[in-house]
Amino acid sequence: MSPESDLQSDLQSDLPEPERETTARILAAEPATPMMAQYLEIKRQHPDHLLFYRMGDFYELFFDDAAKASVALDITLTRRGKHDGADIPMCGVPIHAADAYLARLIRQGFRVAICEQMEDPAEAKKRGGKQPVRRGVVRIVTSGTVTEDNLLDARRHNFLAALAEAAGELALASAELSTGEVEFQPLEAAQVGAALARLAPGELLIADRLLQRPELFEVLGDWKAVLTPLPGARFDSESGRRRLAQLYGVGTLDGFGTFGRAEYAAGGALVDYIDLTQQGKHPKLGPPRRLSAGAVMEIDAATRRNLELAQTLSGERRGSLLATIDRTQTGAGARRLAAELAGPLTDPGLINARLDLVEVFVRDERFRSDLRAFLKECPDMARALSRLGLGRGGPRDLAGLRDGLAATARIRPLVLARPEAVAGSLLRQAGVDLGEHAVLVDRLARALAADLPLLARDGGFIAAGYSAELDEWRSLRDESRRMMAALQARYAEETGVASLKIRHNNVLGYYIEVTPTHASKLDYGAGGRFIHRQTMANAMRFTTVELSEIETRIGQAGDKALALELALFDDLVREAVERAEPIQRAAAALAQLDVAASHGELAVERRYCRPEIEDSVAFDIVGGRHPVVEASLPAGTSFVGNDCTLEPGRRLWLLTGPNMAGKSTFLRQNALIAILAQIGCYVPAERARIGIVDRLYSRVGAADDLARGRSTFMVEMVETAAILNQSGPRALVILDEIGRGTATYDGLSIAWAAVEHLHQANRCRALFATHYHELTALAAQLPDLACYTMRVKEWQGDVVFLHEVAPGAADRSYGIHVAKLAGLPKPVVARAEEVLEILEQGEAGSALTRLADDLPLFSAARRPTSKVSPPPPSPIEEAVKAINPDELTPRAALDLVYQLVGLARG
Ligand SMILES: Nc1ncnc2c1ncn2[C@@H]1O[C@H](COP(=O)(O)OP(=O)(O)OP(=O)(O)O)[C@@H](O)[C@H]1O
Repeated sequence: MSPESDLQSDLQSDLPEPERETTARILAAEPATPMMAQYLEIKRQHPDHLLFYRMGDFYELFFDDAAKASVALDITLTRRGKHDGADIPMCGVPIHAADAYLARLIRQGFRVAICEQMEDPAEAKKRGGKQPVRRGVVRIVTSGTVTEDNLLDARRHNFLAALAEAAGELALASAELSTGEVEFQPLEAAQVGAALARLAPGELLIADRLLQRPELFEVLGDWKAVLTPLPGARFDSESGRRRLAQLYGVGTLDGFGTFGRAEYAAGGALVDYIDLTQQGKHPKLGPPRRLSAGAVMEIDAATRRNLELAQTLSGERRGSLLATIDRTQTGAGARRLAAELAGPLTDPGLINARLDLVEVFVRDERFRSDLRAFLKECPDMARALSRLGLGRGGPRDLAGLRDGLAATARIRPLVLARPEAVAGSLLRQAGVDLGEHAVLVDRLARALAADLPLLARDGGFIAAGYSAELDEWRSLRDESRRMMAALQARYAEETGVASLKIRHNNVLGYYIEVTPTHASKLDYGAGGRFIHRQTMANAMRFTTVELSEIETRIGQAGDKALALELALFDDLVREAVERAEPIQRAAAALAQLDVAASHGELAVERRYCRPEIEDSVAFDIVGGRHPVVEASLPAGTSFVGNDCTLEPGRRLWLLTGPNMAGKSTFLRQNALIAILAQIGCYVPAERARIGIVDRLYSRVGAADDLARGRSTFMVEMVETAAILNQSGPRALVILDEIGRGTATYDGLSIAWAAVEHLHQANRCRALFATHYHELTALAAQLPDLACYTMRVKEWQGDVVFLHEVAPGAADRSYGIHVAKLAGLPKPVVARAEEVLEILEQGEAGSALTRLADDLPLFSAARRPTSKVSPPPPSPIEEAVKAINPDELTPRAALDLVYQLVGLARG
């Protein structure tokens, strides 16, 4: 099976092909009850989704949906009635806990259709017969379209993306429902990987057809868990264009920019899917922003992994660059920082504008801390607004806007009063964008009560004094309650039953209760005042005409109050949603200020410097440090800063040095400094001058990639090929021990050729760390190659790593020394030293033969059977053997001593 068809079939097993068959069979059978008929009709329209079918206080799932959900959620699978002669499998989740179950299903890649009761059961009864309550799907929950706080990570974006092809072009469209941001990006096939890695979408819509494209197979394999394949018809560029024009209420989209057909196709599919899943309700989507080719630094998925940008190699956020630099105070700020880190800019003007903003916060500690204190109190307005826009918000979301906009009003004058807030600055723009929301804030402040329920339908969230009519209904309701209390006192007195109580339950409503012994004191015979309702073992229950009248008044007043509250809620929501754009702008400005203040805080705390950004190929770092390694060094140890200047004559650095000396750290820190600089953040260095990097590559030789099931050396070579094929003069390439995953000479030859190619063909800035000291010979031939080494000191037989980078080449690797530090058994270390000495002395071939002949572990066993003749006796031995002591005169003996000494001295 070809890899492509593998992916196809994998994905299709996600698609409910077999399920469709079962569903078809179930659907074809005659339903036993009207309710089942209704269920099957709705399920027919949602074969690809788990159907959450609302029944009272539960969402019920049936048939295959039930079987799958019960396994996925670890809940009991039961039965309910029969269909086509067989039991109907069923499971259910209670409404109040539905979000938690939904979250688990979404995380496991399911898509769930929520089917609600669309009328009161009483209305269904009125229609007569056995009519079930009217139901309909109100929403389809998928990983890319969730908006609930408890289904989302507050500090991470959740992008819905669509990849489309039209007229031979590719494009990626993405939307973040919570902020309404929409982005289009035209792409080449080779850029798809980097573009997806930047967005890391929660869900990726893709036309069936694109799954067959061999050049996309590899990249799409990485995103398999979030792929939603759709029929090609949904990606039609012409209907996409129409859909988008309709969405934005314009005749043509030209006012937003010039888009290609692939962008229309991707954008159209996105809007279509939002329509489908939200069942026509739309969050407020902003106009599409076009990310033109080259607007962000291209960083492919392997480089992101390798540099541990957003997560470490083990998949955790802690220990990543993002976690190390994040000092934001709000969820929106954290999301923006993550998005900015994922896509460093390439326009020096934009980068410098961001740096100017950060500098304001670096210089003025008071401003920074004041602003951060305000931000800390800011609720997540963007997400609250999107829920309100989708009809899913509650009173607390309105309160979120009230508090967020109130904080905005406090921050705005601080920002606009700054001398740095000059025209054209981001600071000024942020101040303007924070906007003026006094009317809405005032209205919300007056309207909302102090304690708010989660759901509007619970009522009680409108403050007293806001609506005279509501106050009236409420006082009537409360008054009636007081009347009820008075009635109880009166009845107790009149009947002489002091223990008489007026109580309430859902079945009887209000009733009068006395113990059976006191019942005779109540006049409940024919025509009597008290009307008997119920006899219990230890109580008798009654009602009266008066009681029923007051009850009706309480009920009516309560219903009226709630209905009025809901109408007022709708009004408030409408007012807020009408102001969606200015609120989104304010939320975005707050997020931007949060990010800049976070960078400011970081710069001061960790002594970072402002980088100089230029439109050149300069790379000049003085005293650079690794932000993550530095932050994790134990107290008392300081990080040794190192310079790195890549320029004509030394554009490509060949770095040799012992293991553990800090080569990898040095390589990576320079890549990270470039990234930080281009997101507009200060950098860990004394000075940094950086010419824009348009592509960044970082590779480590023979990194294990078992998850993707490829041989380590194969991975290394695929990745090296990408670098050598794609890097241009503005790229920055970091190669760490490329070639080490194969036989020594093969590896050395590949590394050798790769260095030559980088130098001659790619002509990019590059750092190349290697243990192949032979490569340093290249410096004589390649004018822009310079050799550097990590300095070490030998002291009393030990090696001390200085972590300093210096010109020159390492003479040895000190690998055995590291092995010793790591605790290798002493005899092994001693033997390794011996072997190394022999290897270093002789020509490799003959040295190896000698070594094999002299394997100490086996030598004892081998000696007796050895056919090799013993070495010939030395001249001294021969001379000694020839002596006959009895014949020697004293004079001859003395002569002999002189002769032997002469022999021994050679
Ligand atoms: N500049 C530095 N200042 C202080 N400590 C450093 C510095 N560079 C590296 N280190 C420390 O040395 C350790 C080893 O560094 P690194 O992994 O970069 O070595 P290496 O030369 O790449 O080793 P190998 O060749 O075995 O991969 C780091 O984990 C860090 O603790």
